[in-house]
Amino acid sequence: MGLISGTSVDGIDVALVEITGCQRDLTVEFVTGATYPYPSELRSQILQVCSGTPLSLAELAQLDDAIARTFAQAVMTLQQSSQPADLIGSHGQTVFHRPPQSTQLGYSLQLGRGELIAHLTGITTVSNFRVGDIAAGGHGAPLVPILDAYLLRHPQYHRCIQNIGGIGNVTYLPKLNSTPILGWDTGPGNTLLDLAVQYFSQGTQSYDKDGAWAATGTPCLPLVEQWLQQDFFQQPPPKSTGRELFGWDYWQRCLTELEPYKLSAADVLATLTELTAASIYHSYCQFLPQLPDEILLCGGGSHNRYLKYRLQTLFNPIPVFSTSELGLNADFKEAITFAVLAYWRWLGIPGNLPSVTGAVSEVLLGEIHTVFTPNVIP
Ligand SMILES: Nc1ncnc2c1ncn2[C@@H]1O[C@H](COP(=O)(O)OP(=O)(O)OP(=O)(O)O)[C@@H](O)[C@H]1O
Ligand SMILES: CC(=O)N[C@H]1[C@@H]2OC[C@@H](O2)[C@@H](O)[C@@H]1O[C@H](C)C(=O)O
Repeated sequence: MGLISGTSVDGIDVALVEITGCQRDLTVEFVTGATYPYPSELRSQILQVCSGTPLSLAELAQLDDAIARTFAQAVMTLQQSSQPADLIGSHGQTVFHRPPQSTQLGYSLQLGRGELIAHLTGITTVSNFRVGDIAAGGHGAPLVPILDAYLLRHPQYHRCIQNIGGIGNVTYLPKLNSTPILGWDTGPGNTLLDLAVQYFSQGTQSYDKDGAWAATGTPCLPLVEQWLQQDFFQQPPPKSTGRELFGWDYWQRCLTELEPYKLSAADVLATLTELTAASIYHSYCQFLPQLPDEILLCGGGSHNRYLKYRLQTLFNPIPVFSTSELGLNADFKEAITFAVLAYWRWLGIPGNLPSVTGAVSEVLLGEIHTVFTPNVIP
């Protein structure tokens, strides 16, 4: 079973999978999955911590345990209608991510401690996947590209797999036997859009369903061009980012910079959607050896029809479709990855892709928490 709550902090994705084989012969069958929203108070607390609100060490421990309990509850709820899992891989909730710099290792903190999930569910749990890669000088992100490499590589076509979650990230899969697999965070996915929707709807809506609101607006292209000049977009891979850069403070700066243009709410949403689409397009043009033959979308943003239309227009004539159309569930791919990474950790197989994260070598990812004192939630 794989578990994650991503940078949108919308809820816990749980995927139950059946795995056979190992690496080249790996097969992953998606059995079932569900997303369990966070209780609203816990979600607000996480979002506050992500935007820099200080908390004491006792409060940090309490938050870590509250998240672990919510994750464990998600496992137990899914298991009421499915067979029990042999192993859990839990990513947890990222609350802070600092990419490495020339003389400084990166730092990435995921809460929802694995030992408590193991204790509460009675199932061996692997957690804390990013630190192994970070210790080897890598970004510790993105980690999903290795699953894309085993499950989605094509013998004749160069493919890009584009996740559009809170943050966007790409995996470049050159056709078999050609140049290395690449991957990096492309910038904002839905974080800024979600913040804008909450602002304009006075908290009554949390996201722009299907992109319907943005689709009625017109993007302000000079602003998008201006925002794309930012260092992060110019920086070559390996690179990673998070809500620290594309979160609340960034949205507040957007509001200030939008002010002179006197745009409608729909125009602002179209402009932020364009930033996501254009940042993806420009990063492919800047950093890939060549544009791909196909682009496969995944993550919640793959359901945003207006965003998909903008990507199709920018990349025309390259086809843009969803990983679900190739049989890999676009909503649960991240959760599925952490189930596979846990399995590899259990078998002693490295889980990082140094050509993506920038680590100096392949390493084992994750810490294994066995069950000493089971206390299964009723
Ligand atoms: N039907 C839809 N139309 C438009 N946007 C959608 C739709 N469904 C989901 N989303 C967007 O997708 C977001 C959630 O995506 P997802 O669950 O992939 O993100 P995440 O996993 O939290 O982030 P990350 O991949 O950065 O860790 C929502 O916040 C929302 O903005
Ligand atoms: C530090 C962190 O949690 N990063 C996330 C985030 O969300 C998307 C993108 O930024 C990606 O790099 C990563 O998550 C996925 C699961 C990954 O590691 O591939």
